[in-house]
Amino acid sequence: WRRNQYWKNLGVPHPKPILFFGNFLDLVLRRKTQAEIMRDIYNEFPDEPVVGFYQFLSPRLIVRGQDLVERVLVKDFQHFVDRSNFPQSGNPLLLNLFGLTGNRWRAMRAKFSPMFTTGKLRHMFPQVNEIADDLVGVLSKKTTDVNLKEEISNFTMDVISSCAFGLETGALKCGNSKFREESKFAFQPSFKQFAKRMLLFSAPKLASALNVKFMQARTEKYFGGVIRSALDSRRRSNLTRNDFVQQMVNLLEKGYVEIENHHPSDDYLDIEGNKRYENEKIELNDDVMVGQSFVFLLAGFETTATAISFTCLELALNEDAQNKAREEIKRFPNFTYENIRDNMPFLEGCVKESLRMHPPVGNLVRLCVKAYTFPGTAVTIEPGTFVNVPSLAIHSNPDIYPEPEDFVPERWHAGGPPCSYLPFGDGPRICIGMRFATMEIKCCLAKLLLNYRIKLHGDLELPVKIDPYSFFGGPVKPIFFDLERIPAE
Ligand code: HEM
Repeated sequence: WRRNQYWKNLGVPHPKPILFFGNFLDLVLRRKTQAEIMRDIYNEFPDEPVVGFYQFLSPRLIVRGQDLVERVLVKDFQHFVDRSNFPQSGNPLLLNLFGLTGNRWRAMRAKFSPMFTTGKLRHMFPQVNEIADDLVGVLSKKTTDVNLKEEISNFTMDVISSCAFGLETGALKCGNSKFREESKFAFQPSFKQFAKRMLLFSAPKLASALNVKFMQARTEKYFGGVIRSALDSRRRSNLTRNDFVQQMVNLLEKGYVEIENHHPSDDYLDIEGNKRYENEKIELNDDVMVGQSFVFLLAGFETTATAISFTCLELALNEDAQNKAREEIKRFPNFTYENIRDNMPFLEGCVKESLRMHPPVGNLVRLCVKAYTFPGTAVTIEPGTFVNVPSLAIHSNPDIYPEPEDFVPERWHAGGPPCSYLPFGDGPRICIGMRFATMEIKCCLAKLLLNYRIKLHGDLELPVKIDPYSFFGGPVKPIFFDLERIPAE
């Protein structure tokens, strides 16, 4: 009970918590997603720059003021470098970009960023394009009552495994490959999975003491084995490819990633005499690489499939926008990476608009690592306090996006205020795969629109209800479509 007094004692406005559940009862009862809970709290306190809440027993903050959002994500990033405090010793799988902290994260991010340069993406584009053709072919066999998300998940699985790991999983062509079956198992929205995730994110130390893992042993074993054998076979062959496996093999040959020495902007690491990151090296071994790859797989496959599926839904509901996007794509028969990236602003607007309305990750998290007073407020937080940036709430704020529930691809011609569009986060910890995902999404949609008119099959209750137990904003009920073949001109 004393924990539920935390914000009251600090004089920070907050909604009334319930014993043990804090403000998360609706999540446990599968009534609201975490992003929806954040949105509702955001709307309940329209005049407050910051609002407290309780994630079960853990007191956390929501940043409401747009200037403060920019401070947390970008301008005062050095106070908010981390996003988790999972204990990182003992399990190399946890040494991944998503969970790494401080200078260890910086060093690893610098090593992996070159995998996502324009040159690398251009090189990967033909592979993505070919797999998009496979998707069009698979869909031609069944055009009514199609669960598009299923097929698109096979597409994104083939893309990430081929581009990142040089693996042919055959998810699309074989329908139910082992790879796909294991990924379905990994992402099934069950209560057990959900409860484990909540424990990990709400009480990481307790979760670690109880040996609770983010992924089930079966998932770690299967994907760990696949990634290890991809590394092995690349090392044995003389083949050099421009993919993640190659980058990892090269790093492994060196054997470590050095962590930069003290830098003034990292002073926070030295508070309380904490010198632990100085002159340190992260020893690299296959386990560490499996951890990185695992995150690329997890972060890269379901999110992208959700994003493409929701854009299909919006285009089915907005026929004019669908026609307009198709006409724009038709103007570029030369299907190149550059054309997809630069020359289809309306298609880009459709994707951005869909990600605004249906962000697969509707809530960003940062961990305060150095005491911080929010400018313009009397609120000071101590290291160890979690801060949430409620992206779904910001995306649906009518002051930022007039008529936020409307799908308006044209609104993107004008841009928007800083840090108001956050499907990929923002600042130095922005999604590393953003441009890869955007290329993949646009390529897939362009191919679908050139070949099919996308329509909804039957009635659909709107707005679509998102499953609070799903990893990345998936709908409770599958959405079915009819695809009307467009004859080649
Ligand atoms: C539509 C698809 C995707 C969405 C919506 C998405 C969204 C996000 C978001 C919201 C974050 C947190 C950003 C922040 O805290 O500011 C993130 C981080 C991350 N994403 Fe993505 N992502 C997508 C695709 C991908 C892909 C394809 C990959 C890899 C190939 C990837 C790898 C990562 C990694 C490694 C991080 C952690 C980055 C770090 O902390 O340095 N994501 N993503």
